[in-house]
Amino acid sequence: MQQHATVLKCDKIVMRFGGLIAVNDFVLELSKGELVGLIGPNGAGKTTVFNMITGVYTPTSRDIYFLGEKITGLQPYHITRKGIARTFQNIRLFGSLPVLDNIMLAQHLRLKSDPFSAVFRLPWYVREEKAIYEDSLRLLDAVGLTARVNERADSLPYGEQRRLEIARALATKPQLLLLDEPAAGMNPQESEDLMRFIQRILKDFDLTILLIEHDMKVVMGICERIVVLDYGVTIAEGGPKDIQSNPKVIEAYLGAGANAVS
Ligand SMILES: Nc1ncnc2c1ncn2[C@@H]1O[C@H](COP(=O)(O)OP(=O)(O)OP(=O)(O)O)[C@@H](O)[C@H]1O
Repeated sequence: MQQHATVLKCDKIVMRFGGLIAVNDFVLELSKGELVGLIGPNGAGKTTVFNMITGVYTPTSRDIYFLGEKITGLQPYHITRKGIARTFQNIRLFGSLPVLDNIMLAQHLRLKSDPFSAVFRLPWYVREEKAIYEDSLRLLDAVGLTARVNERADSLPYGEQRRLEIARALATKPQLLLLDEPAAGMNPQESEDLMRFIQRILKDFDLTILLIEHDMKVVMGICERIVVLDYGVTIAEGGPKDIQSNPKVIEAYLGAGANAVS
């Protein structure tokens, strides 16, 4: 396959909800292997950007390109198949199902067999199922959850549920991973572990990652580049040091009554 240095390009995309411009002229280029942070006060438009990239919303104007191909207006499942996966602010696991099943269900998105083959358990379907089972076990091993395969997802400690959710996103074999506040609700030790985990999967799974996160220690600790949104507009972009000392960023956070960027 042709290699593209630019994995994602948002070309001045706009999202309006009635009279509200939630995201205005948003520009972003992600190169292969980058880990970029998207931050901003509450309501700045971060999740709306994720929703546009993943096809939940179609930008009101302009386009999004993934590996050089326009993906604006494609359905979310189609975008997932192309290689973009995400996690959500609130953990969305199948809590009553075992850890393994959560991963296997995500892998079924890639199944080639049709329902007829599944009902009659035709040989190619059985072969595909076996491959998915083995692949799922390998993935759980890679994220350190082998000991948990048969446990109910909702019985796992919080940090492990987050890791399982990320593993489930990885099961769709993405090239671009969007993480929406993965450190939310974590204690300092859990977020420390999460930082190492994100850095590891970036390399091990050959990913490009865009990260929304309110925990500044996490963002400043692992992102090489940070984009700051405020009221739907990009007010700053740069490395952690530049962002922390940028007057516009400090004002946006203090003005919103949040903690200073430190
Ligand atoms: N479906 C929608 N309909 C109308 N307004 C919306 C919709 N989705 C988002 N908005 C508005 O768009 C703006 C940006 O919201 P968004 O959720 O993207 O912000 P955010 O930066 O992710 O905030 P947070 O950090 O609180 O999650 C907000 O004013 C929000 O109320």
